[in-house]
Amino acid sequence: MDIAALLGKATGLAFVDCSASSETIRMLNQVVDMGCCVVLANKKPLTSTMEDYDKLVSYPRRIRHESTVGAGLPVIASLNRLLSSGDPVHRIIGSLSGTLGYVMSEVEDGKPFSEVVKVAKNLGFTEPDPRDDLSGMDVARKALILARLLGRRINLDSIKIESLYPDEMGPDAMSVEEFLGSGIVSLDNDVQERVKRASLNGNVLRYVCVIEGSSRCEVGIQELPKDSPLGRLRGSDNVLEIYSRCYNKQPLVIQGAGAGNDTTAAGVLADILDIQDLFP
Ligand SMILES: NC(=O)C1=CN([C@@H]2O[C@H](COP(=O)(O)OP(=O)(O)OC[C@H]3O[C@@H](n4cnc5c(N)ncnc54)[C@H](OP(=O)(O)O)[C@@H]3O)[C@@H](O)[C@H]2O)C=CC1
Ligand SMILES: N[C@@H](CC=O)C(=O)O
Repeated sequence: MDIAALLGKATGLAFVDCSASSETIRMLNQVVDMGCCVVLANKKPLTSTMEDYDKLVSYPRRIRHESTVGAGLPVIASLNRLLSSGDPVHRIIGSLSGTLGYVMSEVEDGKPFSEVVKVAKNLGFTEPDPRDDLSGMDVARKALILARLLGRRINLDSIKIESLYPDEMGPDAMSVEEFLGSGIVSLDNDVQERVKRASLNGNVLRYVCVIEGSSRCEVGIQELPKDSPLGRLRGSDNVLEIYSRCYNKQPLVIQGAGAGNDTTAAGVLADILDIQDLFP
């Protein structure tokens, strides 16, 4: 299909990217040039080079990407409202992976890591290659999207990322099927040990994203008290604490299902409907 020709002939169309691919970036550039609206669940176009990013957001009212962070949760909308009202955000801390939240809480309940990763995939929480989640890369992309929204001109390689599997099990070394079929089992004991050690201290492990000030942006495992906002998370829930001038001592907190087909699709649909307002 010649998408450029189709979009060029009509107004009021939105180009919706729900792939997990970088291949759509070139097409998105064309679409933006034609003045079309864009809705993204795909994080990759927003986490490519600054040049691609600047192009994509060059008409801010014509792009919506709520589902790229926290699936259907109103994360981007809330941040945009704070920023547009002149309330500077200085710190965001959160648990932004439905997959890793689910995996950690199930391992705490004694289930093997390898098994719960497969269940997370079947439930629609993981990326097409679950190593995108387990490497921390998916959370890093969300962190980058948020950091760029706050005005930070950084790339993925500025983010400190902790991976839950070794390089020898990466996509260059084995297929998704090999990883899930045989590779991942060898990680079970290690993860179970880490979870047990944390539990002896009354703590749990959570995969945490921190964006702070003008330089800190990191994602990785933290040992946290069970009875803390992040420690209390169960299943695929995400939680995000936003600290700004108005929300200084008590953060603005957004919490709820952060992955899954229904909530993601609802986020995408809400974005499409929202964009309709541009075409009275
Ligand atoms: N699952 C979730 O909870 C959430 C997902 N997202 C994002 O949504 C996106 C999709 O995730 P999910 O639905 O789980 O993944 P799936 O693998 O289920 O779906 C991806 C779809 O994209 C299609 N696709 C892949 N490459 C291209 C391409 N170059 N052009 C057109 N279509 C393509 C695939 O088609 P085919 O099968 O034929 O290859 C497939 O239908 C990802 O970017 C993910 O990060 C965001 C928030 C939450
Ligand atoms: N794979 C992601 C889906 C949403 O972006 C996750 O687990 O959070």
